Amino acid sequence: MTMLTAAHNGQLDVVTLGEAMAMFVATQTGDLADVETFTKRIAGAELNVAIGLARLGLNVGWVSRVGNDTFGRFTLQQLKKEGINAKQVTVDGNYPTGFQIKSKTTDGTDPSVEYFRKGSAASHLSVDDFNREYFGSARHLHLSGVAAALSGQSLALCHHAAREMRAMGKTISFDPNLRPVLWSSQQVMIEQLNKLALAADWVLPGLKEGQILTGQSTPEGIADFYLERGVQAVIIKTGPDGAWFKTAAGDQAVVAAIKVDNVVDTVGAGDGFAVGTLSALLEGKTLKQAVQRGNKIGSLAIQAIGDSEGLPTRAALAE
Ligand SMILES: O=C(O)C(=O)C[C@H](O)[C@H](O)CO
Repeated sequence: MTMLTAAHNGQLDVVTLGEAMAMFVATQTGDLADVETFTKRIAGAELNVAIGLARLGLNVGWVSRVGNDTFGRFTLQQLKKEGINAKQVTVDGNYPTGFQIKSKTTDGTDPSVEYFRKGSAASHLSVDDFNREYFGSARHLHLSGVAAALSGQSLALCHHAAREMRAMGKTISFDPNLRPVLWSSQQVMIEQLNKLALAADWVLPGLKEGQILTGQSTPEGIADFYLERGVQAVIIKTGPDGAWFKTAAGDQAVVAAIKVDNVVDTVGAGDGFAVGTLSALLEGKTLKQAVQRGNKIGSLAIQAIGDSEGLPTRAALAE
């Protein structure tokens, strides 16, 4: 089994980059305009993955910019609490930390989310935030389509990081995490995200995302689109059914989901899935075992209101 960096000796297991937002989750159902009370949490797809991996004991670096404001301080506190390496998080004096508000649902449907993130500190991430020594100290780079969607310069950082990490022989995972409202057009989103996906070893789209990105309708068609262009494994999340994967060697399997009776909030399921799958792959587990862990952590993520609070510690996962 490949050992993870338990000793935190300056080496990272995983590095990722993205935006943190303060998140206000409605405590009542209905139109957000009518809601009077909210619970404060932290959000951000790549940060959720960083939190989940850190809880499992991996040494994780998260690269970002936050504003010199309350939400920026909140983010830094969360990073400290979770034991995430924040050496490459810059406090930007010019731009604010973003935030979002999220509705409450009780029927298992997706809540609605409203962003206040335009022009945020994190949207000013750029190639200048790529510290070669820092990134190079990690074994693995995890990217998602959210950081890519923040701005042209954040997108350039994602491409640069992928190119450089690949040249350094590191493994790369990519979760498309489509956020159409953040892109100038669907065509640009598809082009750019496919370019990032093709720089990765492991690609983890949801079924609908894969259909949009590849124009293929079936999981196999989506997987083949990426595998024929050099990706090593494509793992497709099929919602309540679980996931399906195919590798470049042609291995494929369906991995059934874990049934959840009490869905509290569906947001964060994909990040939980990425945490399980990536942590297991980096420990040297088989892809099937990794996807089983992905399903398990995805199912835990949807049983809490926050996007990361359902993510388990190593001990909780073992239970
Ligand atoms: O929605 C976004 O853009 C976020 O990054 C916030 C959330 O935490 C994310 O949706 C969960 O994947």
